[in-house]
Amino acid sequence: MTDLPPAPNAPEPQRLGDLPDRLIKQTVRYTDHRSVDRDALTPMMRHYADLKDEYPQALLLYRVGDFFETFFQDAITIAQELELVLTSKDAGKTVGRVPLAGVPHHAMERYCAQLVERGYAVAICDQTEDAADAQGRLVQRQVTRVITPGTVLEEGMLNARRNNYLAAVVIAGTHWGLAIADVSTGEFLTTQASGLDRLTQEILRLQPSEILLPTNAPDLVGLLRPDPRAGIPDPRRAAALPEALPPQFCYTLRPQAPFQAAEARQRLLERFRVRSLEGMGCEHLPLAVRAAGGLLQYLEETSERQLEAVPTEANAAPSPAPPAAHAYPTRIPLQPLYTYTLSDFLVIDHQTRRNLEITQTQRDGTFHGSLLWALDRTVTAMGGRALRRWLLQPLLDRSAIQARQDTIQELIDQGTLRQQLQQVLKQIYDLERLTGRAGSGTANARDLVALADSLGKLPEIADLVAVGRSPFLIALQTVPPVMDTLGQTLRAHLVETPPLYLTEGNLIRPGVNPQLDRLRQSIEADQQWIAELETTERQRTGIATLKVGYTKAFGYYLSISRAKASADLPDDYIRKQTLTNEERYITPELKQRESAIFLTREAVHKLEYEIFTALRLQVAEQSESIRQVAGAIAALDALCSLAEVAVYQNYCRPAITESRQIAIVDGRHPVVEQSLPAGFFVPNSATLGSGDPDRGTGGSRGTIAPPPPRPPADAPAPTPTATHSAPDLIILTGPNASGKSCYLRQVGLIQLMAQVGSFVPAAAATLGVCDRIFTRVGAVDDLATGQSTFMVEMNETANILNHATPRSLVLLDEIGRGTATFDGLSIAWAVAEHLATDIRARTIFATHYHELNELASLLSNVANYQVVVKELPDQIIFLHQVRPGGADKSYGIEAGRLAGLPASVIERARQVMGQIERHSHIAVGLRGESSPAESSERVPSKTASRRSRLREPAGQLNIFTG
Ligand SMILES: Nc1ncnc2c1ncn2[C@@H]1O[C@H](COP(=O)(O)OP(=O)(O)OP(=O)(O)O)[C@@H](O)[C@H]1O
Repeated sequence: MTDLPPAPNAPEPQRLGDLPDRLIKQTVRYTDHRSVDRDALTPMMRHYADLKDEYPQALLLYRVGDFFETFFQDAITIAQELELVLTSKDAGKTVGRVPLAGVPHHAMERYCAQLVERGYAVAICDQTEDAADAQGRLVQRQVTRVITPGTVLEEGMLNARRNNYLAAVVIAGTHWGLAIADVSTGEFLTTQASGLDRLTQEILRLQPSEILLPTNAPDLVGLLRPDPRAGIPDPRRAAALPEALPPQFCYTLRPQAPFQAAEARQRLLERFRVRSLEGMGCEHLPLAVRAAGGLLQYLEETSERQLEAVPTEANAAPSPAPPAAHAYPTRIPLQPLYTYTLSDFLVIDHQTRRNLEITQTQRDGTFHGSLLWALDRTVTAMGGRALRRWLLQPLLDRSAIQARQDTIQELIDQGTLRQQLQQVLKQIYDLERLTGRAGSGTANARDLVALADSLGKLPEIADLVAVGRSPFLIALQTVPPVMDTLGQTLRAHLVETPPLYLTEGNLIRPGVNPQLDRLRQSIEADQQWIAELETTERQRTGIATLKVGYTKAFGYYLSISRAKASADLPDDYIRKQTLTNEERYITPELKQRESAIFLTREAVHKLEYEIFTALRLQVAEQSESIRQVAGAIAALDALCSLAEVAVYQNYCRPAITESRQIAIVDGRHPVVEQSLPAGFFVPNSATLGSGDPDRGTGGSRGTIAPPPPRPPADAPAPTPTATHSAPDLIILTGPNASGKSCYLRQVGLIQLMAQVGSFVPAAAATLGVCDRIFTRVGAVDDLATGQSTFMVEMNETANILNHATPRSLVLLDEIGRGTATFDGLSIAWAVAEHLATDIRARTIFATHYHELNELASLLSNVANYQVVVKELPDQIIFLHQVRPGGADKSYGIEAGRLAGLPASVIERARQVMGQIERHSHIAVGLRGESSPAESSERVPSKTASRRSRLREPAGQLNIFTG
């Protein structure tokens, strides 16, 4: 918005909130602080404008009385974003009114949280002295905190059950480094890899709230907010961001220097006081070091307290609002940098994470209905975050998977132990974030009491797990002595329920500090003297109605009714105030006692604050040990949760092998099962892949193994055994809504859960460790990139074919539907063939192209399955049972009839289908009715060559005749 010439006789608006821009322009002259003559501004507005110059990338919230106000362009932004009334304020005689929007100071955190969530940085400028002390001059104010999406520490702005990551990226050609930190828990990780696609996937997995990116363009330094409206790519973003960086995140462009190798390395060495980065595992990973160094510099520059810049809680006025709530932390308590490797984990790309609905549903993005929803019975925030991380990053290492399984098994076998543990865990607060706040100097006394209470629970946990045999339980059997001591110290020092603010006393118990006790006794003595004053003065004056009163403005006084006031009063009575019915007096001694109380109280508050900060420092010094305990508690909680679900949902412990075998007996979809009434879900088995780790079955023709028959309900759980004849690729057909997608997803989810270490919804399962899970499920147009449904589908398919290995699990739900039937079928055929023969990935391919069933007769490692239905004269009953064999019939027209298409249309559709079936070369070819003369040149050459390798002379396949 540009500034306008003065509008003569512009009406003065009361509210501009609902008015369009045009009207705003008529009533305010300036909407941009940069274009106003600073000398013409009122002193406060000048201060605001100067500060705004210092924080151009942030919305500046400026404390005025009980409000945080914004002016100029920021006022318009926050009015729009927060749906606030936009009004105006006089900014100087010749300047006139400028836009104003404000929020009450007590609601600031809530509004701030909304702004930060939408990708804004917010600078909070608070009053640093009591307005009364200013005596006519401008009240002192300073920016006490700049909050960006990735540097939030404030409890109320964080989601307790997920990490809040700040990331930094350095790209060099196709190589990249990525560092991440959660400043609220202190986690600090870095990695380096090649392949920009993997960078995109890693960012999508982490979902950072803010990503730092070094840039050479000085004018671009700043914050790029994600555009929630998407669809219309922002050219500024497009120019600044490399293609590998997904646009839906918030990016902060940074100068290059801190990301240079030497500077970054030096900064890390200094921060962690080490001589080499060897111990952190990244000495030889320059890009990982550059990313981590650049991230650290950003935190140091923007989020850590500049010593001279900001008042501390101690010297700041306690009112009107405690500055501690929004003051810079002294130091972000980062844990030592940890280097991780992408290849340690099962790769689940973003598409698959969405399709399998791991943390949110695909349709409306809700938690309810996701896998995490179905499995999360954690009782602590730390456990909730851990479980979420586990689901997003399943393991590859068999022994690590089995270690989790062993603990779950123990917690299942010992149900009482599990329940007792959960009861104690419930009483443990968020140790990770409490420690984070203590380390950053932003924890209040309630935080430390919560920490002490939580540490006090550790011995109970240790007692309970004393019988444990698995590594996770053994880790908690001894409470580190420092934790014990720290808990006791905190409890001994802090009162049970301290106030929220740190500068108003009542934090420290009596008996802790002799000086504090003396000061308190002196206050008590003075207060006692005042309490007795009424009696002594009544005796002295003989006025039985004399009272002692107190007001904030006058302090203590002696009150005598007007009628009695005329009587002879002692000489030391000094009249202070006359009211209608009473006279108020003070005496020199009363005033002396009063000021003694005030002064001593101030000293008490200061001393209490000092004792408190010393305690907080002690906690910060132990943050590393506390975090280790917190990690163990989080893991225990997550494992209890998985054990709990396993018990109540009747899951089994899968055998994890190094083979390629996937053998699931009576598997269920963990989410759909929980959404249906008990017993309604129809279990289905699945068998895929050979037991041989190095060899697929694609080279030889074998018998196709049907899924094992369902055992009777009371039969012992069967143990699936390795079979060398299981197909690599299953073509799954069946009518609409019969359960194909559900089956596909349940196989993927069972594999994923198994690699998390969880038990799985099945009667029995043997699962070889997968390297990647791919899914392709019905796409929608990607408006943001202007891609059609078909192009999205082809891109996803290309990604799968380019990256899948024999150890991957590929789940394809329809391919080729977004184009002409022949094109679609041809592509679907070729893709299935490529997966089965060239890649030999374990694949389930759900399709409505029944023609694909022919593949099974050509390739020995392909099998047909169908989801069966029962046909009655006027309806279809969905049995949801997966059985061997291809569906010989499609039910699309029947589905249309059930959906209410007019009878004439249904009848016509049947006629058309009959004609197509009679004349289509595809149908004719698949029925093997083509003439020998046509055959030889019509066989797709690849299939022909495969056939010569894979099988004896086969029926002709003429799907490519026009
Ligand atoms: N094994 C099952 N037991 C009970 N209900 C099931 C089962 N499988 C699927 N369903 C139910 O059937 C509904 C349809 O299933 P699904 O979406 O998997 O069908 P589909 O065959 O993939 O359909 P379409 O071909 O139209 O995509 C699901 O929402 C679920 O409620």
